[in-house]
Amino acid sequence: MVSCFVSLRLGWCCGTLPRWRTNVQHRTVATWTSATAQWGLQQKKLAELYCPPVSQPPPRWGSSLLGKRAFSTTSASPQEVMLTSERYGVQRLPFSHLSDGDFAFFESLLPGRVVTDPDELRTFNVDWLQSMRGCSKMLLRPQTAAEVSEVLRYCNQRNLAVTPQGGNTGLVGGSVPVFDEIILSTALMNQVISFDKVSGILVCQAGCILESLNQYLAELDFIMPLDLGAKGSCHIGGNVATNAGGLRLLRYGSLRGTVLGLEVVLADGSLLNCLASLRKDNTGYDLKQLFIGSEGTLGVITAVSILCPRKPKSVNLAFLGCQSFSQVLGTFTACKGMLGEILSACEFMDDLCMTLVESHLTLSRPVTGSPFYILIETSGSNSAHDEEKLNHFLEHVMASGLVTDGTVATEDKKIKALWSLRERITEALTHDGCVYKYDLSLPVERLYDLVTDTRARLGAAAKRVVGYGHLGDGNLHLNVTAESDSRSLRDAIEPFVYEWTARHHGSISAEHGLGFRKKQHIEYSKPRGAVLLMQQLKAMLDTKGILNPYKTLPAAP
Ligand SMILES: O=C(O)CC[C@@H](O)C(=O)O
Ligand SMILES: [Zn+2]
Repeated sequence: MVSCFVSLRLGWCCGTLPRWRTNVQHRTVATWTSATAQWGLQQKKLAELYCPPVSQPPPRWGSSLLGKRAFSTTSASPQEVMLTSERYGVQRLPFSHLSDGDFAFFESLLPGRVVTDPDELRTFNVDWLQSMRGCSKMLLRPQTAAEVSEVLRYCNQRNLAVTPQGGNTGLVGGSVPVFDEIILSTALMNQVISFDKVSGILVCQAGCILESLNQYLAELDFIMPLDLGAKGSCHIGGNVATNAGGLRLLRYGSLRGTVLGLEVVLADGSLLNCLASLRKDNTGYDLKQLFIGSEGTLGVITAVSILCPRKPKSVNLAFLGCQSFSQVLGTFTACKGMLGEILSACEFMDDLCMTLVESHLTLSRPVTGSPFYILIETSGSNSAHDEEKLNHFLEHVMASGLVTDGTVATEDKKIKALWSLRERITEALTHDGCVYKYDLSLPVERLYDLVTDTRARLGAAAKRVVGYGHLGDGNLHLNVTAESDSRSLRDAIEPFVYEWTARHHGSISAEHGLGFRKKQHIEYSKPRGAVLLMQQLKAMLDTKGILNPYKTLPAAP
């Protein structure tokens, strides 16, 4: 068995797994690590968690350079991005316009925390993809739920629209205003309220940055149950509001399970305290679920109670090459069966994705020559046991021809370097031109057919059609790039992709939400009756419709 897999030319090994060391491909660790500095980290110390800078840095979905402007990833500067209202021909709803009296009120409520300078407002008005731009004239930076409550009570009385904003890393235009909505930033609500080492329950304010929380927990031997590429900028409140999925969902489940409680301010300013820290609570309706994934349209999340797992003692990450998507599926099936309880992530990406990270970000992949790559992570408490299991699995997939090449990392630095090949695809895509993004849930065995069909349909009209995603969750990220935005290309992609997805009983938004971009397409994934009920709930909780208008749901009939 072992000799068989050596002859199959194993890639280099980053770690200590014995058999995989018998590789023939010697790649120096220096070359590898220098090209793959981890991105998205703000490297914030806990001190900064409590004392953040006054002006929020631009959101990052992939910059490894501290201080680098996110907006340098494409050629447009924030002021050049076309106004959303013009691009999509949206009519402003009859909300009030800000008056001098409003400015005076907010200045007295939040002294020094009201931003009205047009230059400072620019980055908050534009989404991370730089394809949507609002024209808000005011950004508010409350520090407490009581302040959020005062803000919303006033806005509701005055009929002023509000867009809640966390790290502004969303990909569907949900966190930026469409017109002149007041931006309500959670950036200064960044306190850890409590952490219970026995239960693993963390209670924190909504503006805590995901990466900072993870660093805080790591010192206590715990981790966040959620991890995603935007971790260096995204806020936990935004993660919950969008029901973000990410890389650890396979192991720890969705936020609908790990979030135990929420504190939410409703549109009229009333404070809903459902910040329970209980694993079990069967008293009445589970109201927190209404706000998870509601994208700030039903209330503003101000604090989160979340169950955090122990930090695994042993982590291994395998990067494997497969010759076909059916081999990818075979490898996935094998890893679920053979790695069982230690399997913590299973991601796939096609060759084009790797070409993009190599050419645009100068990262290098450890193995080449395969049309598909899989990342399989194990996390456990006993390295000898985990390595033995992983070795058996690797022997099996190599011997059966499911995998033709691979490498394994066991050291933290090398694991991060390998992960960045996957995490930075989003960033690499923005360097490739105009990007059309689709985030689909599909039966896993049909996942890549959509990429193949889209590629065939678009032909030379697209620059690249790439597929990658959370294989273990049946979640495909289909991305199409083109030299420039074109109506005819968009029309060729939509509704084709949505119809294809609906035909296969999938979802047109697996984890990114609907925001502004996808809200008109909700009926591909939800029956009309369900959409109607959602609209009724929205009307009941936000009678004047001031919370994140123009998002998530199509206008009520
Ligand atoms: O950019 C995308 O399409 C996906 C972003 C994110 O959900 C990921 O999994 O990397
Ligand atoms: Zn994703």
